Amino acid sequence: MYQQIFALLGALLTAVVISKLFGFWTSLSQARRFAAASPVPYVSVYWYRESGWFWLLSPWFAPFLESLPFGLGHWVRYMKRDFSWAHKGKLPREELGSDVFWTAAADGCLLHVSDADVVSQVVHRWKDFPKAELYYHDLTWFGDNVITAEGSDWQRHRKITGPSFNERNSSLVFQETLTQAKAMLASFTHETDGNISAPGEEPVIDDLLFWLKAIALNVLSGAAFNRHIPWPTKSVVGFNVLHKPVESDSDSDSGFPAESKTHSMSWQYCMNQIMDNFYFLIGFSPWLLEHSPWKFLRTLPAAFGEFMHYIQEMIDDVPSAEGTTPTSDDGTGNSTSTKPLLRRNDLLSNILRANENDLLDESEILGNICILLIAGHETSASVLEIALILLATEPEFQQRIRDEIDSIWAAKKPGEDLTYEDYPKMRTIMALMLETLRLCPQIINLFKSTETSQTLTYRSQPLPLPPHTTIFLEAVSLQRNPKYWSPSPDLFLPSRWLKDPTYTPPPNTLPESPAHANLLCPQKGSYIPFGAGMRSCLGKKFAQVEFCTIVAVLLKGYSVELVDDGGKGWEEKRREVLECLDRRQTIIALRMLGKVKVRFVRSGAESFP
Ligand code: HEM
Repeated sequence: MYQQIFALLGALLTAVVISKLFGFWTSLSQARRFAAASPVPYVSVYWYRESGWFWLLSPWFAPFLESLPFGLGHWVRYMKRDFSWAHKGKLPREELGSDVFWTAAADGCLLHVSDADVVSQVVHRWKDFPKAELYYHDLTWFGDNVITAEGSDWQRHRKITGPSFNERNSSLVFQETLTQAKAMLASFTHETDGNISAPGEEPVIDDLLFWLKAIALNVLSGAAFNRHIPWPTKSVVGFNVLHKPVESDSDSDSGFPAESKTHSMSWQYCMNQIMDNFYFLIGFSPWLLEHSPWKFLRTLPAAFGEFMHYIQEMIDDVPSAEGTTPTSDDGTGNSTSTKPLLRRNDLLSNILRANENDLLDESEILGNICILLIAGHETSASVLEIALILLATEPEFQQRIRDEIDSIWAAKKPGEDLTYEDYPKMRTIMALMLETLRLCPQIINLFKSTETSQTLTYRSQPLPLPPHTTIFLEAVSLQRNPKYWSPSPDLFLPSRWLKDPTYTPPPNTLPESPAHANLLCPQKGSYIPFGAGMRSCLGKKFAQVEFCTIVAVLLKGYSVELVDDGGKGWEEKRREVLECLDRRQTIIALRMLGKVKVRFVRSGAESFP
């Protein structure tokens, strides 16, 4: 009897497997037939390309598949996690001889693009090529927002959020960054007793990204939410970056009213928890997380609760449309008095002011606030981390930046400080940012799609796309494409951006920072670290002002240098660091997996050659 049942189950299972395999093969063959008829080349991939499991697990099993004999696993190189970072565009260029190609899989064909003209067509026809929903869905978790919305919904979100990024806000970004960066530099160059370190004896910074995330969050808190948070420590020496859930060792308050009484975790701790563990947060129920064996997961729901509590406090603190805000509560929920408020220019106030007619509802406002934090935090911190590390490997360019900073200071009267008017003078620093983002973009793909049939033009030929095609605009391949970035597209050469006053931008190019004169204007569509076209980054200028101000403060009288604690010697250390820069993985942005130790050393006491 049991034998018969097992035989029946076995037969059923075999039938299911055969029918699945048949379905898989039929769909794959269909995709291949379509790709073969297209004017661009294709590669067959033998996995459901948009499968989340493959994305999650491929760092572990992709190396195994790749090592299969007779090139059986070669296809994996075209679809493993962060593949375009892994091959930097070389693989398709060398093997397929094309900057546009398909990967054909059982779940359809996906178009990969690293050709500037095609990128331009896609980003400018934003209604024909909306974002590929699958890749943005997770970001709707906080509520509908300007990054994830499409069509007329997106126009509504952008109408309210877009104008809040104005010149007055940029000036606020500059001021907030200046204050924060000075405190950060002080903590990088002082001992715990408050004394300045002896030249050449400055503290080693083990986890640069931690501090850069702290400054990015403080700048966002100040310029986006009017929360001026003091720098968490006077010296990085002995500061345990892992165990600071609540308190700060600063004398002043936390920037949030009575934080220690109303919050059990600090703002930075909550933010780091959410950014580091985003996929656990959205993937598992709070109950499961709270009962998990790992402490970092157990505290995640509480960190998220605290995060939302902070955000609500910030929203409640914004002046009402009448220009007044409640000052105290009589316990009945009614405010006892109101006080007039100065017009604030932080993003949140600008957004709420613009939304007087309730174009966005409360949940959409909340979604946008959260998304500004997510979009502007790690991206800004991470580009600074890479830039500072790259700069530590390039003492000559570092000297050029210091010369620029010195010349800005030379024009100042005694007692004068940097101001927002100095920002356009920071050309060399901007070149550093642009080149860092060219080589190491934080967002390596822009994901687009088609809803109906569309046609693109590639190499003067029509390229038809069926409905529901996914398109990857591949920033790494594009921004290292020799067609646009010769000479030496793979080398870090920030000086490529610095042009002399006779430079006239060629036709079909765009300036990447209009505030700075005589910078290289790349060909339209060939440089997309901030996206391009209608859906390009709203916070681009915010991030640029922040970046330039931080570098201008950090390098005034100081140099960033690599810490050679293994006694390897300069060249060997430099090579090791460049390899470390190469090892990355996308969490939300493309993150470095290792850490590089640096220190900020008084000028003249550097140990690099
Ligand atoms: C170096 C720092 C930054 C980088 C590299 C960066 C990169 C990007 C990219 C590539 C996109 C397009 C995403 C896509 O289409 O898939 C984008 C969009 C966006 N970014 Fe940024 N970003 C940075 C900083 C910021 C900051 C500081 C903010 C806000 C404070 C911000 C807010 C936004 C918003 C709101 C959008 C969506 C725009 C729309 O779809 O209309 N970003 N960013």
